[in-house]
Amino acid sequence: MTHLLDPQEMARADRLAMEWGTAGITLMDKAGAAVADVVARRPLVTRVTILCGPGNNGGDGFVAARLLAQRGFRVRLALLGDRGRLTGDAAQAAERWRGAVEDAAAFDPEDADLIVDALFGAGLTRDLDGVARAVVARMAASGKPVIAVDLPSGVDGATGAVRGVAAQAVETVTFFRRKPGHLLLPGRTLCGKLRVADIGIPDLVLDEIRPKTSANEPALWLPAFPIPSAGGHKYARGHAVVVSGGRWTAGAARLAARACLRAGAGLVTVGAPEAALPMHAASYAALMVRPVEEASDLRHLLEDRRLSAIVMGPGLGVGATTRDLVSAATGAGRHLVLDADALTSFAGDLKGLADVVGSAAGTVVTPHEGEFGRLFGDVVSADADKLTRARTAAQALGGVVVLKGADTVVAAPDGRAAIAANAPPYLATAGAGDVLAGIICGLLAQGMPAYEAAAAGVWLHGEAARAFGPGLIADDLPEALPGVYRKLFEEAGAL
Ligand SMILES: NC(=O)C1=CN([C@@H]2O[C@H](COP(=O)(O)OP(=O)(O)OC[C@H]3O[C@@H](n4cnc5c(N)ncnc54)[C@H](O)[C@@H]3O)[C@@H](O)[C@H]2O)[C@@H](O)CC1
Ligand SMILES: Nc1ncnc2c1ncn2[C@@H]1O[C@H](COP(=O)(O)OP(=O)(O)O)[C@@H](O)[C@H]1O
Ligand SMILES: [K+]
Repeated sequence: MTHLLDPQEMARADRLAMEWGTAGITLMDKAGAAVADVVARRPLVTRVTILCGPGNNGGDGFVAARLLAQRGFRVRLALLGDRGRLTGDAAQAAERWRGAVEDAAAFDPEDADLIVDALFGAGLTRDLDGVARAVVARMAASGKPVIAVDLPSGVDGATGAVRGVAAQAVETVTFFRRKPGHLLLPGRTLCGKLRVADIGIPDLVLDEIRPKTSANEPALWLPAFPIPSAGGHKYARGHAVVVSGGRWTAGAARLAARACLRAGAGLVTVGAPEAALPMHAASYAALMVRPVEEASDLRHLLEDRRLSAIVMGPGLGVGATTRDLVSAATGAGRHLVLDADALTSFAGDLKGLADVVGSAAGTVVTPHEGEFGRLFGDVVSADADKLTRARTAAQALGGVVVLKGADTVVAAPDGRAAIAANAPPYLATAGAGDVLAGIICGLLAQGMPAYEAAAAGVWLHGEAARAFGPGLIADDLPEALPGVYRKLFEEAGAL
């Protein structure tokens, strides 16, 4: 159930269901019934105004209107556009509505306890303007609870962007599967509580559509997750290396190293300049420390082929030394996590980075928006949506891209992408990114493939923040991981 369908894929799911024998009006009846059920469960509602658009989203609204009127609600229905121009299933649904059809242009929100927003869904093709925009703006300003059908009208289902205007919903009812716009911001916020209704589309349509976008949830990556087994030993759980900056910036590597251990790496070695070694040696007894000042030191350390996953960038410094360290870390069988200064050191030189990481077994880069712009600005349009930007970047790099933020997107070069919706706002705190890089490295060290490790890392990071709660600082995140693991392993039946 982690698949997300963009509007074209959803239209294809509808078409396939119909080709395989389910009438369109049957799908619409179930969609409208699901909306009516959600409205009927709201407290203190007797007067419902349903705003219907000119397409099938409006058709769902007509069905919901009929069912709610049958259940005793006082329903007013207002249509945007001309009733005579309704076609197909929507025209059929409108015919069965026996009440008045008012003009949406003149709708007065004051008469309603609740508004159903059935103006536009998957068929939104351009920014709202004119009467449509005015109607949505009036609904948005009314302060009345809004139940959105499929999507808050004006939210783009593929991107989560607001096209012109959209009204905040208290609940949104979508059909069959969620859409990227339900998880990407600001769409996610505007949806309120999201419900997914089964309208009779068979799951088998997904075998035809083969969607490549997913919600970042355990079902996506749990089959590849390195749950420790009875026969395991610490070498089977991998040996990770964290490359540290100097004495005054070593805290970032320390956070990454702690996260790497807590994520389950069997051994973690910190490679640090002499001046920072005592601090690392004293920080956690479980860590090993080795002197690494420059690329030749790292090459020497990595002669031990068991050191298979390396994280670098946090607190490392920007410049030629860091670039050389990145080059020294690549090689057959190596897994790399590059963050922060390791990315900024390649600003404006994506090709240079792509050439360097081309030889690694799996590379994950974890830029925030600023680092992303510096690295991918030449190949990715800043105007494109977050999913497209992350995907384009992953292809250009030949590695997995984690584009961070409140709706972090993980994208692989083959087009797969996952959107996370579990990160709380208080995760935005100094050093949180260092912890994320460390968690991903810890998972790579245990043999998890790069895309799955990146996605799992992002999800675990968000869950750890939620488990700790408000007041969180980055140091708390690794310490919250064991609780998250306990729950995850219990749910997977492994504890
Ligand atoms: N049989 C099906 O295909 C089903 C569709 N369903 C519903 O149908 C919806 C999709 O229906 P449609 O594809 O008809 O699309 P919509 O009903 O979302 O919108 C399409 C209509 O809006 C107009 N429009 C688009 N952008 C506009 C803008 N910016 N300003 C003014 N008018 C604009 C289009 O010209 C068209 O008339 C889904 O969101 C869902 O609610 C459900 O009933 C389930 C079954
Ligand atoms: N508004 C937000 N809500 C939830 N998570 C956020 C938000 N803003 C940022 N984050 C997350 O916080 C972390 C910050 O990382 P980063 O920007 O690298 O900071 P730092 O360099 O201080 O560690 C990332 O995992 C990012 O996805
Ligand atoms: K809608």
